[in-house]
Amino acid sequence: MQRALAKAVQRSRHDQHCLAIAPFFVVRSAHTEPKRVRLLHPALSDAQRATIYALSTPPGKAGVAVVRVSGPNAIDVWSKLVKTRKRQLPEPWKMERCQVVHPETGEILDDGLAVFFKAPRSFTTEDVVELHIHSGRAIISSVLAALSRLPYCRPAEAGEFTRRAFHGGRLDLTQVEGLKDLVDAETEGQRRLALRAAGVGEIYACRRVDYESHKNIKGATRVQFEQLRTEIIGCLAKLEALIDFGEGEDIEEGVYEEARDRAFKLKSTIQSYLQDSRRGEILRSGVRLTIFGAPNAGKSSLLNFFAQREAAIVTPVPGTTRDILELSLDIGGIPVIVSDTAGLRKTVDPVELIGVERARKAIDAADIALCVVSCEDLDRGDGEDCPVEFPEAVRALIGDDTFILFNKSDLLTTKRDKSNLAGPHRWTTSLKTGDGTTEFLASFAKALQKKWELLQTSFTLSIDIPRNLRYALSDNGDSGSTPFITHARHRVHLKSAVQFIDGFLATSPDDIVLGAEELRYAARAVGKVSGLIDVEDVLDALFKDFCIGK
Ligand SMILES: Nc1nc2c(ncn2[C@@H]2O[C@H](COP(=O)(O)OP(=O)(O)OP(=O)(O)O)[C@@H](O)[C@H]2O)c(=O)[nH]1
Repeated sequence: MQRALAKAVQRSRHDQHCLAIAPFFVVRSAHTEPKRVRLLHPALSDAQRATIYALSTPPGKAGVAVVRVSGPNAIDVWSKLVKTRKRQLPEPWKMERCQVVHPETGEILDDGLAVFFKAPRSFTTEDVVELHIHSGRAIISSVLAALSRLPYCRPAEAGEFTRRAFHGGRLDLTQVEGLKDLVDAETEGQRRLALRAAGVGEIYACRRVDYESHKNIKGATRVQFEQLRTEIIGCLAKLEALIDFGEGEDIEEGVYEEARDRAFKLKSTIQSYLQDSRRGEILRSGVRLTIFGAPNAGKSSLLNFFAQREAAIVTPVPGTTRDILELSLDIGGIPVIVSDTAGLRKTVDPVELIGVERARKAIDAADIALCVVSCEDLDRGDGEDCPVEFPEAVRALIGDDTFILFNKSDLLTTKRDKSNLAGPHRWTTSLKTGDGTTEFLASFAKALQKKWELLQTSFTLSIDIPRNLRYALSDNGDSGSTPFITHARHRVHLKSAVQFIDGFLATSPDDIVLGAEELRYAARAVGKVSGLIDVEDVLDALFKDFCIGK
């Protein structure tokens, strides 16, 4: 048994090792001959790979601009463009005072600093040259124009440096996402979350840290998912041992049951990760606020009020908003994605029907649903104590946690005065006259802040995290107080991992080969989060959001 298990573990480790260090390796099958499945990221030879360059800092007047060059000819770029007092060739990883010159005319373009990162200890894992020059439009264009004169150089595409870092195995997908989130971070919480995913010191670690010890600084998210995958592969190893040596060999009892037991625990762990109320995604991208209500209630007016500009069309015609309009705003210092939706009403108009359907979905997906009710549409009971009757179209969608804004208070008549409408998370305004808007904004922002702080501080994962996964969460000193899932993509893959583990749990012990296959798919699903396998489809979508020079 020991021998069988050791061999199976070795094989599984081999699978894992291949997948972990080089995305282009082969996934071995447990019960067939090892075969090359496909090359996921065919490696390019130096001759095929161009040397790319780009301005890596924002264009315009500033103290310093950084032009980055990466590729097999970076060293040649140095010898053609960089003139130092000491020597022709650079000392790697050392900043040197230099003149940047035109490769053909020798004209001095600027005076600055340059540094050479020798492959593979660079961000892209290729030879990299960084030119730190003065930031001015003319200087930058002259240096970029000089680089364009070199036949092996071409301008980089958006995110191409990071793409090369990914292909070179420097970063996995969770780290690429983390890096993008880090650049986009607007709040302290977002910055911390992104830094954790990207890996502390990841971006420039290559300057100081040995390439081999790179694993010490890899992103915490990556570590978490790798650990999860290792756990699944551990189960798989047990099944493989049974497949290969079960018959005719003296294999101890209970191996299958043990694998089932571990798979069951893993399933509950992943499920508990999934039941996180999207906190990681909310922290990363902001609170999703959906404004809904009957037509003409003042929803678009509210969106414009939040945005402080005419972002949405406002007219007296009911049904003006037909589709969802989404804006990213800062409300009281909190990042919020606000959606204005089509007015809810019974309709036969096919376009309006689609709008209403989308509005319902946006309400379901919202972290906060804010219903705008026109005071005109309220039932006009005469008694002071008359309960508020919401318009029929929205009644079913108002829950205990729905925020309500009674708008058009200027049209309020007699008995049903503002105090009659007051309550927690209920406000009364006239977006037309401005009456009540200051109080509403202050109180609404407070409610938002409360929700946000709750997210930031209450992220102690009360779920049962296995001990070996816990260490991964504590390496930044935040001992498990940070979300596990930060992108919707992670959620999709984890959900399918649960389905595959379920598939394994549903197979009978006689169908062990089938069960192993299910577990292998589960491991692959988790592997997709880090981008170790089958990720071509997500790459383009991800890298196109990067800026040129990153
Ligand atoms: N009297 C009054 N009119 C308002 C107020 N707020 C908005 N309105 C008017 O009500 C009309 C409808 O406003 P919108 O903001 O377009 O309402 P909506 O809920 O987005 O409407 P739909 O697009 O039909 O769903 C416009 O003519 C606004 O000027 C208010 O507080 N008082």
